[in-house]
Amino acid sequence: MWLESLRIRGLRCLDDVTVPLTPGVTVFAGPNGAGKTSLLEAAFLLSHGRSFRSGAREALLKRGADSLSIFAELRHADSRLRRFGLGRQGARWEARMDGAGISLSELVGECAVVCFEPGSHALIAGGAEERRRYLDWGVFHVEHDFILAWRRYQRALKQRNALLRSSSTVPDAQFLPWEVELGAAASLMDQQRELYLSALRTHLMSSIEGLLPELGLVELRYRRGWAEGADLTELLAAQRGRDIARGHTTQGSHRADWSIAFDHAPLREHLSRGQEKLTALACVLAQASLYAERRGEWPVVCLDDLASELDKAHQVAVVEQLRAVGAQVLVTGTEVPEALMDGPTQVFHVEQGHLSPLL
Ligand SMILES: Nc1ncnc2c1ncn2[C@@H]1O[C@H](COP(=O)(O)OP(=O)(O)OP(=O)(O)O)[C@@H](O)[C@H]1O
Repeated sequence: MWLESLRIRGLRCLDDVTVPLTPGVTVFAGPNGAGKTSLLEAAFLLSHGRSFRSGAREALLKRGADSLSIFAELRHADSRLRRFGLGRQGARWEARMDGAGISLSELVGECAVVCFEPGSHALIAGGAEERRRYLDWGVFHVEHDFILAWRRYQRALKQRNALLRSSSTVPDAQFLPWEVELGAAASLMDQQRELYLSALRTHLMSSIEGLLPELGLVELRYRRGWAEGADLTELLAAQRGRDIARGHTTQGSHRADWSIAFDHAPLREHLSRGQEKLTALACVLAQASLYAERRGEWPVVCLDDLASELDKAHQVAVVEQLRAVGAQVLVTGTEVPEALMDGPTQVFHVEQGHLSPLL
């Protein structure tokens, strides 16, 4: 799939910007603080319903503005054209597809954008939440009923946590239905997450082979969030007292995590900062490649600040691989990366939130 155009209003320093796009590689070049990353952020928002940058959602709104909107024309590989709109008015988000209102999850399900950016190494070196988000985004796009189990789980978790924090004594019978529900939804989520990671392994091996061959074979380890072999519903009932003392549910799918181990770097601490970044990039590319295998088209791939994140050889390797599969690639940099000089590339100059085409 590729974005044919993006129109962004009221996002950070982008007041009202229209970007016509072509299927191959596009570079947004310009000085620091020009608004380049914000352009990628807009594309990513359509596909995730959140930014890849940490911080309050309010910071996305242009200072002084009370709304933001993103319109996109997206062409699928089978040549269908979809028109999307995502808007935020006050604290409310609204999504549209071809003129009709849709839910945020329907929008996210239709539009696939993956992004490698300076914060991506958190996927390897950061906390479990980032890895769970990555995993769930991937599962959501290949297993359509994952969202149903995920919603059931979130609802039951909220209810159980509210009971745990209740000031009055709550009888056990009130906990039980939520613990049964948590156990049932967690078991569905767990199966789908595990299947996804085992399918991802082949894609990860091939992207690691291209980017980090020196690290040897790669292994993906999954932890589901509660003891192996135990029944979650029984476990929750048994540790209710402890959870009341802590004020939240301490085991379950919301504590799941995964990690990567290499033959020649069995612990994360064995990786250099650059190797962490390359591993994170390999994960992003593997996810895109698995998406392409299952859905028949590559997601849009964003590479933020490519030249300062990767050495030239790795920049070339990534861009050539993405060109070869025909993915749309959106790259940012203070200059056009040398690695992109050779192939066909659309270039925009970005300055103070304004865009002008260069090539
Ligand atoms: N809510 C906001 N309202 C208005 N301007 C904002 C807001 N949030 C950020 N900005 C400004 O918008 C610009 C956004 O920068 P962005 O990160 O997109 O730039 P960039 O071109 O990627 O920069 P760099 O090369 O330094 O990474 C910055 O100048 C920043 O100060």
